[in-house]
Amino acid sequence: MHTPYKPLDFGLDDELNMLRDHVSAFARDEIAPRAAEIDEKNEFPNDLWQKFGDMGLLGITVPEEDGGSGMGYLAHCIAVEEISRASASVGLSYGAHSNLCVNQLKINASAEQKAKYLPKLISGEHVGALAMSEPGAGSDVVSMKLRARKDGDKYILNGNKMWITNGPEASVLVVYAKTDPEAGSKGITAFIIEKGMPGFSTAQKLDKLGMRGSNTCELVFEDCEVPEENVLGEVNRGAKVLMSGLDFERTVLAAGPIGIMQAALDIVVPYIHERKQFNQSIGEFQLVQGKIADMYTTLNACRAYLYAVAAGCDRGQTSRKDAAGVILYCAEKATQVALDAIQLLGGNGYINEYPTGRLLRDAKLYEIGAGTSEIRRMLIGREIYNESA
Ligand SMILES: CC(C)(COP(=O)(O)OP(=O)(O)OC[C@H]1O[C@@H](n2cnc3c(N)ncnc32)[C@H](O)[C@@H]1OP(=O)(O)O)[C@@H](O)C(=O)NCCC(=O)NCCSC(=O)C1=CCCCC1
Repeated sequence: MHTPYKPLDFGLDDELNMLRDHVSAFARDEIAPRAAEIDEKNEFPNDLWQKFGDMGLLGITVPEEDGGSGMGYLAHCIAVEEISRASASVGLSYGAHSNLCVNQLKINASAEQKAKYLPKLISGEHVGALAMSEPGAGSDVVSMKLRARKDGDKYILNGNKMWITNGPEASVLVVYAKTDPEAGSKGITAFIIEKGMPGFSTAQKLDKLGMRGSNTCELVFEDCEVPEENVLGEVNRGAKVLMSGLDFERTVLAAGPIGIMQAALDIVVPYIHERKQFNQSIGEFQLVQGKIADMYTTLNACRAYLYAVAAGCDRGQTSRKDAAGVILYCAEKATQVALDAIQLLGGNGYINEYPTGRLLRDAKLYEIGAGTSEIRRMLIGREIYNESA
C-alpha cells in the first residue's frame, strides 16, 4: 500500500521488507476495496482463507519442517499490520487463526497432533480459533466454568465459551476447560476441539459495534465427547499454556492498532491537501499540521515498541509486562488517532461514507479484547513492583 509521505525506515532486514511489500500489495488490491462492504455485511470473506494459505501467511511462525513459513513473531506482526491497514476486522480474524490457534499448536501440540491439524490450518482449508472467555469469566479467566470430566479414555465437556473470534467458521479450536474445578489455576486443561464433534455447537453470531467483518459467537458444549488424545499439553497444566499464549497474543495483536493508525494517516494526509477552506488547503493551517505531527509520531513510537517486543519474542525473550504494555499503548493510541482523523475530516469524518468512523469502532476492540486496559496496567505495575522488590 502507498504511504502518502516518506515513512521512517526501521532498518528491518530484506526478508521482512519483502514480506511487507507482498502483503501490502495484496491487501491494497484484494482487501481494501472490500473493506466497507465487509463492515456493512458483518461477514468475513471466506475466500481470503485460501489466499492467505497460498501466500504462506497462515503458518507464518511454524517451522518449515512442520509445513509453515519458518518466519517469526516480528514477521507475523508485519503481516497483521498490513492486513489491518486495509481492514482491521480481516486482520483480527487472521491473527486469531494464525496466532491464537496455529501458534498455540506449534508451541504445545504433540508430533501426532501437529501432523493431524497443522496442514489444513496452514493451507487455509480449515479455520482456527481459540476459546478462553465465558459469559461469567472475562478478566477473571481462571474462574472459567466449562467442565471437562474424565470418562474412560475420553473427556465429557459441558458449559459455554463467549465472544469467540472465528467461532462461527472454525473447524479446529483450542479450548480451555476445568478438569479439576477445586484446584483454581492448577485445574485447567487445554483441548483441541473439532467442528462436528457430537455435543459441540455454535450459537448465533454476535452483532458487534466494530470489527464487523470478524465473526464472533458463543460456543455451546452439551455432553461433548472429546478423545483424550485431544488434550493439548499436560492435564491440569492449561493455565501455563493459556497465560504464556496471552503474551504472544498481545504482542502480535498489537499490530492491529498500528494498521489502524497507518490507515488513518493514509486517509488524512491526502485529505488535508484536497480540502480547501479560507481559500487554501487546510494542511496550510498549523493547528492541522500539529495534529498530523501527533498522529505520525504516535504511530512511529508504537511501531518502535512493537518491533522491539516482537524481536524479543523471536530471540526467545518473551516479556509478560511488555506484551501487556505494547498492546495497552498501541490500543489506546489507535483510538486517539482514529478520533483525530475524524476531527480533521470534520463533517465528512462523521458520516459513514468515509472510513474514519469504522477505524474508531474497530480500534475500540483492542482496549477490551486480549485483556482490558485495566488488566494490562495491573500486570505491568505488578511486575515492575515485584521485579524491583
Ligand atoms: C492477569 C490475570 C487477571 C490473572 O492473574 P492471576 O494473578 O489470577 O493469575 P497468575 O497467578 O498471574 O497466573 C495463574 C497461573 O498461570 C501462571 N502464569 C501466569 N503468567 C504466565 C506466563 N506469562 N507464562 C507462563 N505461566 C504463567 C502462573 O504462574 C500461575 O500458575 P500457578 O497457579 O502458580 O501454577 C489473567 O486472568 C488475565 O490476563 N486476564 C485477562 C484474560 C484475557 O486476556 N482474556 C482475553 C480473552 S479475549 C481474546 O483473547 C481475544 C479477544 C479479541 C480478539 C481475539 C482474541
